[in-house]
Amino acid sequence: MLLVLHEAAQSATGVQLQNQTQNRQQQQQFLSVDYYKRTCPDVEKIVHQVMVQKFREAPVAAAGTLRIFFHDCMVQGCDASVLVASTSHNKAEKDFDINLSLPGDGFDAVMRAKQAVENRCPRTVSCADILAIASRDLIGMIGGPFWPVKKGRKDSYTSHAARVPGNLPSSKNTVSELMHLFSSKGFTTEEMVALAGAHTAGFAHCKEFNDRIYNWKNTSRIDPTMNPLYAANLRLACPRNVDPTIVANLDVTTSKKFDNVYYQNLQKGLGLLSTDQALFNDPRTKPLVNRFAASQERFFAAFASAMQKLGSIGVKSASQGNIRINCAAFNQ
Ligand code: HEM
Ligand SMILES: [Ca+2]
Ligand SMILES: [Ca+2]
Repeated sequence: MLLVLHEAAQSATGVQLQNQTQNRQQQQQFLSVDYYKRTCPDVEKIVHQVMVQKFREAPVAAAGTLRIFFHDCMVQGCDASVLVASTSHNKAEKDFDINLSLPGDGFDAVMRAKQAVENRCPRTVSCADILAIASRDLIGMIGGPFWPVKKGRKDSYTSHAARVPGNLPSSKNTVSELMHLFSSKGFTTEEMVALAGAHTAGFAHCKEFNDRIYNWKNTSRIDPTMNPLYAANLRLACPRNVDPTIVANLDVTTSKKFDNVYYQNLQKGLGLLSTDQALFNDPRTKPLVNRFAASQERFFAAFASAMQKLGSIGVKSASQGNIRINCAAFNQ
């Protein structure tokens, strides 16, 4: 009787959150920083070398790879499901609408690192782990913080475009929707705001923010939370009916540098996506934006810790996944 009462007293979300915390703790148990100590001791060095080379050729790979990692972990966990190519029998995650803009340079960075690792330690290191290391290294190259990457993730046996919807944020979301999504993955509001700081680098296609500069709330006005001069410049960069490949920097001030300027921009109405700007305009997230805008140190600490949490979502054990030889295809 007591037990029944106790259970009834717990809200459904409370129970869910508790289960998620337990799952994550279990998942983290088999991840460790020195997972490949005996089987591939140089894995981090090998991946790093490839990233140095890739970054030299294509610095845009830094932001691109981070976004791929985020999109991997949010859908079915950090299991390299996002790297799988579609076949005639299966439409993979990569070909779901929101993932079509994931950049080729990010995928190429991971594929090249995987090749280099396979040459030294065949069939040993998962694509999911390589993606986690690559993202961390590239962020470092554009000035971001360092964090230790725990390893031991297995690669997924599945990747379905139909599993993507509902698991990734969209530039059309409200702050409440974002908070709901991120908390469903185990993140606090502070962690969500810290992760959104990833938009300190990289770019977005015009269609992601065009309604803010041409058609705010279906009027012909400009989003009033946007700095008017910034809006005017964005109109020049993104004319109506523009070539769909045109992009604008997510951080209008320092798009090539991983820093806290993203948050300082939000304070001035210089957020590109409506979701970025909304973090400053919503009273639940505004104090966090102000905190990170005031201290890059606090932003870096929060970002590094949230990235480690991101890297532990839905991690698969040996019975739930394997080591893919080619990250883009399941083993035969
Ligand atoms: C808070 C909710 C978020 C929303 C609504 C969102 C949405 C978007 C959108 C629409 C783009 C532009 C894509 C394009 O047009 O090509 C983008 C780019 C990007 N996002 Fe997010 N994102 C969010 C959170 C995150 C998080 C948590 C991370 C990583 C930790 C992240 C990393 C990136 C990066 C690095 C880019 C630039 C990619 C590039 O330059 O190739 N985003 N995001
Ligand atoms: Ca995944
Ligand atoms: Ca920046």
